[in-house]
Amino acid sequence: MANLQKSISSPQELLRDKAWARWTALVLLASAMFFAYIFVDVLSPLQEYLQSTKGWDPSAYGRFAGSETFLNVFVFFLIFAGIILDKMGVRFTAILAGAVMVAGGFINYYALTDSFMESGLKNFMDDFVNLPDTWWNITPFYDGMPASAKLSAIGFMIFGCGCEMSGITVSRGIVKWFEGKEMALAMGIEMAVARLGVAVVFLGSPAIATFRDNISVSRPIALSVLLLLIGLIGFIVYSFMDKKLENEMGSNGEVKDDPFKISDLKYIFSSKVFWIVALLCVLYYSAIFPFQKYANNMLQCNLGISAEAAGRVFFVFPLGAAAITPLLGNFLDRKGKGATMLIWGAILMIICHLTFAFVLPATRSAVIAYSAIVLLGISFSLVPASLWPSVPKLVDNRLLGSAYAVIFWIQNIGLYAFPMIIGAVLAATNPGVENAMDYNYTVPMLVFASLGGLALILGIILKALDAKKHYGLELPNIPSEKSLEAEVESAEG
Ligand SMILES: NCCCC[C@H](NC(=O)[C@@H](N)CC(=O)O)C(=O)O
Repeated sequence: MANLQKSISSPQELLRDKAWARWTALVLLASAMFFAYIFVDVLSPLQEYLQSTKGWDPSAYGRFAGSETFLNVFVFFLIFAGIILDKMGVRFTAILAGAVMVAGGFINYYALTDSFMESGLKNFMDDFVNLPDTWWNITPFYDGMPASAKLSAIGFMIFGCGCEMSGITVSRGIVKWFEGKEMALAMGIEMAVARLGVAVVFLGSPAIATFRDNISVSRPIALSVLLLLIGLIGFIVYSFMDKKLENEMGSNGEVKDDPFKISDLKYIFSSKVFWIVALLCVLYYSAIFPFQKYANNMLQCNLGISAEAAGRVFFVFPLGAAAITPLLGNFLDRKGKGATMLIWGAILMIICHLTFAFVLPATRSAVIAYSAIVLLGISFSLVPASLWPSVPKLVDNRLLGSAYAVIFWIQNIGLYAFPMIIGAVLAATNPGVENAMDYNYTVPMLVFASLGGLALILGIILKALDAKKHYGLELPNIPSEKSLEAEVESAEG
């Protein structure tokens, strides 16, 4: 079977045809994403300590948290990142992205140190961008925001550029090494490893911050900057493998594509199926990542439990998704059914958010909460495991970096807007509520469920379009022995 595949795809064995080589490439790429996702959430469980030691109120914390996507969305950094990726290739972009993450991470770390508090830069930051804290101020800064939060936001927005650039580069890199092989499994493993990073942080970050009862928010972030540095070294090591593969591909006559031109972006923007996938992505992810920011408090309010206890309930979400995503990736590689998986992912998400909206407040049952979280974890495996490996079936390889970047950019708009929209809806539907344990989350959860409803409609349209235009979304990534034999027979005439 392996020989048959080789005889069709390439006359000479390439580095990526060796299992050890392509899985080593994946380890290097996935480790960098693991460290990146650790950094993304390293401060998320420390909101209380940021308030008590650095004076960050919920407003300052919210602005800091939103800053990650700011440059990507409003300065179009992600679009430039896609163009850089298609023009300069995976290894250059990976190293650049890794270096940008380290630089942003270091600034974020410095902002939380005592040396910054005693520096002249702190005074400068106090005078820097002092717009009022109102709805029309979409910057991550406002008048009276602590200087440490302002500089942290600058660091986090720079980190966010590197992180999203890494995200698209890693996807492109996986396609390069795994196309025609275990591509969805590899993407599933990469995402599972990233989810583990989130799970690790929710347990590890508070433990490190309170080590020996000496509270320090800069301690966990220092450690995670160190991890980002290891991720950058991983990207550098990867680049040697990438170079070797590319040399082989060149000498083998495998890469004969026309070089990428910026004007080619019109092929992406004019593709109906691309827009369906991009909109499905923004709708689905807007009901997941922004939900993550409110999930703990929603569980507290509905179950009457502490933040720590709610965290332990929610912890099963990234963990479950990490366990299931590679299995579903493997299923997609061998059996296909990508569009169907997207539809089921949206259906499960609607059921879960409706449960949080109506059933949980009525029953206050921990069993129901756990069941819904587990179901949401399955949904969060079905959609990512099928969405990202489907993109190469819809877009020319040469445009793939830009295509991933445009999808990420559209997705980032949702990730920027929905935490704010949900916050506003929560405030509007709970007038006069002062205790953070007393919020009614029914309407915000209905907003998330509606996003799932729209994603479901797009999933159905996508499946119908696939049946009509034969994009292959329902087909496996690894060709079956039968189809290879048929191909050989037809090639032999
Ligand atoms: N190689 C990564 C594929 C995408 C994984 C996906 N991440 C995103 O969509 C990010 N843009 C999200 C973010 O901004 O944090 C995921 O499922 O995690």
